[in-house]
Amino acid sequence: MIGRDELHGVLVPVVTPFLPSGELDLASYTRYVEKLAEHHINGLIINGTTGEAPTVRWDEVVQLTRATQQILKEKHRSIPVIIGTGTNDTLTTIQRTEQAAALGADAVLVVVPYYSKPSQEGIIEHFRRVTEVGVPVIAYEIPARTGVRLTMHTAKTIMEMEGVIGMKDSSDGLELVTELTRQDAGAVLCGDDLYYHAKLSQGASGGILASANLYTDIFIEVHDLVQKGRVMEGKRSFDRVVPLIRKLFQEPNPAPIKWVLANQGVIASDHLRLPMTRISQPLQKELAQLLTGIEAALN
Ligand SMILES: O=C(O)C1=N[C@H](C(=O)O)C[C@H](O)C1
Repeated sequence: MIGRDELHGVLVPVVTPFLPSGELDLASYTRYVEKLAEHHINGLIINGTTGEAPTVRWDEVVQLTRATQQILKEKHRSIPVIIGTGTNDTLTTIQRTEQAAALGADAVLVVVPYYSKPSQEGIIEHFRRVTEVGVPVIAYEIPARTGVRLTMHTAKTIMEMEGVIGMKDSSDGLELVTELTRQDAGAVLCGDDLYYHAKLSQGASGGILASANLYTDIFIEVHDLVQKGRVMEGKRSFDRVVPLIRKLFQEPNPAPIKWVLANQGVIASDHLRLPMTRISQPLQKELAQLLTGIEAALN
């Protein structure tokens, strides 16, 4: 299990590869995670938004976790394994968190309960109950997806809970990270890829970034430069991937990332489970051109 001090750097939310039939593709997953584990990343997130949590069954989460642990063991890599257990039902979230603990998760990622638009007290109580399981919790604020926004008081209250080691901040702005880090409330990880450099500059200790599935070392370099106070160099480095990030979020995540990974032969297929669909032909063309340009600039 990990603590607040270990929540920094680049944590990669993994995709869940499927065969064209829709079945889990563990062979692709193994190839893909073996490749990711070669980078100096500080965590792998299973069953996040990028992992298509809404359509992945829990027994599949178990298979993905065991496969990940096996790969890391074989490669002698001790990268924290974090499992997304958050749902919009407190009891289900507790049960999944207990199961994640039994699986040996180093921490769990718990999204603010979505869709039902609970009160701030309800959200606080949701997190309080989940922390009672005893596995470290990373709270996940993503108002554009949940339909509810944490007040600063709620965010601070959650961060102060024993058992909460940090927050993934996917809010569309700098207010949350600025205020939480100013008040030394704990580790804040950027979860909104375009804001990565800005949030690091405002005190975030790292990021959980779908786009770090590609050019992982650039995202690591940006983090390291900002941590060393070389903020403008960090920005220049980050600028190289900004056009790519824009394209990766032009259509719903993780469809564009899956297309790139399939196109590069890392995974066998860009299949997504409905209601998610593969990216449009125009975006495929734009991404292919952009990646060729980035490769040329980097070589
Ligand atoms: O899966 C994740 O974790 C992420 N999800 C966000 C989203 O899809 O909204 C984006 C972020 O890069 C990581």
